[in-house]
Amino acid sequence: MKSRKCAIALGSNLGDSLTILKSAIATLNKTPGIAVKSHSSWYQTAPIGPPQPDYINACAILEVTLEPEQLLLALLEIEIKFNRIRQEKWGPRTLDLDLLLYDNLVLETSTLTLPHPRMTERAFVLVPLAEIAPGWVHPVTESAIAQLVQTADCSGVQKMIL
Ligand SMILES: Nc1ncnc2c1ncn2[C@@H]1O[C@H](COP(=O)(O)O)[C@@H](O)[C@H]1O
Ligand SMILES: Nc1nc2c(c(=O)[nH]1)N=C(COP(=O)(O)OP(=O)(O)O)CN2
Repeated sequence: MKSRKCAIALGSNLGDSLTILKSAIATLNKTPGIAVKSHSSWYQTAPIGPPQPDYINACAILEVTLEPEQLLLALLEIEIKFNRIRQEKWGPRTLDLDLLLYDNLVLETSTLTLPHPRMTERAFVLVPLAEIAPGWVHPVTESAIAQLVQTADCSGVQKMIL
């Protein structure tokens, strides 16, 4: 299969989040059909949803030779490997991997929506994504990520100094 460019979001707010996120990037890069081309800085972000600890969030650009559903399955398997347990909606988690963009594909199935339906309203996604892919045009809004981030409230998103 021809290789495709994708963007994913990573998040964690349970356990040793920074170590988990770095290991998840390494695991992604070792997964057949996935090459990690770049990742953003790490950001400490205020939680959206029920009261819970702050998150660490980041985004990564992948080159994949997997179909969208295969890629989603690979992401879900990596979440499980890092002990992701699904409890309350938007609750704390060791690892969340969301597929944001798969080339310029627009798709809605029972298991996968592309682009990710809530990415345009989330500063914890747009800020790291704008760092690594400012010119990527969101195929539904037809705005570049650099434009979308300007309309987001970024007050809860802080680049981590390590
Ligand atoms: N674009 C998507 N990325 C990740 N997961 C998606 C996407 N579109 C639909 N889904 C479904 O959502 C659940 C995962 O929920 P989370 O709470 O975000 O982990 C997954 O089972 C997908 O089928
Ligand atoms: N700061 C911050 N807040 C959050 C975060 C996150 O990563 N960072 N993820 C959430 C839930 O994401 P989930 O993937 O479960 O929900 P979705 O299906 O709406 O993406 C809920 N709130």
